[in-house]
Amino acid sequence: MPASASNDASPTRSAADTAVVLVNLGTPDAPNTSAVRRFLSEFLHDHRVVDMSRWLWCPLLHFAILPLRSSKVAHKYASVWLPEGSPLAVHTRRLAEAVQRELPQHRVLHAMRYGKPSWKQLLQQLRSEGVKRVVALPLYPQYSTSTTASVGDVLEQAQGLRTRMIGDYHLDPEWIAAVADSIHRHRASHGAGEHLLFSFHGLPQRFAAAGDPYPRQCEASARAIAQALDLPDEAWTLSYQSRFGRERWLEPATADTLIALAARGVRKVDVVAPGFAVDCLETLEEVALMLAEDFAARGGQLRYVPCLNDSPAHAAALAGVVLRELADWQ
Ligand SMILES: C=CC1=C(C)c2cc3[nH]c(cc4nc(cc5[nH]c(cc1n2)c(C)c5CCC(=O)O)C(CCC(=O)O)=C4C)c(C)c3C=C
Ligand SMILES: [Fe+2]
Ligand SMILES: [Fe+2]
Repeated sequence: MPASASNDASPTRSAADTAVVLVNLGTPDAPNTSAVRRFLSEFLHDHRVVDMSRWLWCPLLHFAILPLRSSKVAHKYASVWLPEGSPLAVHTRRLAEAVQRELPQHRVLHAMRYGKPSWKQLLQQLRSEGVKRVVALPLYPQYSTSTTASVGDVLEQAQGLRTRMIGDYHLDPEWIAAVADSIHRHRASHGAGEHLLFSFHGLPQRFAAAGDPYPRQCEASARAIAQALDLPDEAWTLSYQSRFGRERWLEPATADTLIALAARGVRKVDVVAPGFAVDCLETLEEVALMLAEDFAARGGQLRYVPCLNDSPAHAAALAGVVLRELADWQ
């Protein structure tokens, strides 16, 4: 199936020579072992994600990680799978449709860096359709070499297209306001927790030491959102989740932070994940199911604040980010 066949956002083509593409990480096609293995294999072969020598990494990946991890992770996907598919795929498609409604003068599509609809194939297809310019918006509010730069690698290889990539939007005022407002509304309907935890996807510490701006941007996003909510410093904490492998990742870990909060007697914690544009395995299974269960076992209540997903405020914020990039490009 060509990549764009999965793109339902119906474009108004008055600016047919320009395409706007929201690019997310990717996700398996099905919650079963073979589909998860295919996805993990493509993802974990990317040098941007795992930068070890291939002589060391490939045997480890093929003979240990893929055989052992795929079925375990397939069960996790099954626990959050939606009737229409993987949450990340469903929410990304709907978000692209919502941004298309905000930008009727442009053609808005979505693609995945790994899996389908393929980012690489979409670029080839756009060129064959006569598109001249592509603006890529990686759906990572904070820049990281492990995620954003990998989207850029594919874009740089695209021949015969003029391209731009929006590197990050971690302090975009409309995006900050949208996240703050979603927390505010969640607290208004569920009652405010005693503490707000900002949980971001983690990264090996080595990446940060080599200059990856990701942790600084996570800190800046969390601080700006807390400020928008008028929260004093002691009312919120930033932590990192989804550790993979044995090396040291960014700290504190979300799981350890929740244990420490429970030990301090905090009973109601709101958790928000502003590093994820849309809900996915890492937010729905790891945070809203598993960490919530662990926290409940310690006598507490974890209330997960959903990602912005395809909310109108999210679509408007992202459309604004794209329009500013296009205005700069005339
Ligand atoms: C070395 C491994 C990994 C790095 C580095 C990494 C960085 C990173 N990832 C995201 C966002 C997402 N990651 C997701 C899943 C996921 N991530 C890793 C590993 C690394 N991530 C794995 C192995 C997986 C698959 C699940 C698993 O096996 O545990 C997802 C969700 C995908 C989905 O289908 O729902 C997202 C989103 C960021 C933002 C990031 C660096 C900052
Ligand atoms: Fe390999
Ligand atoms: Fe990840």
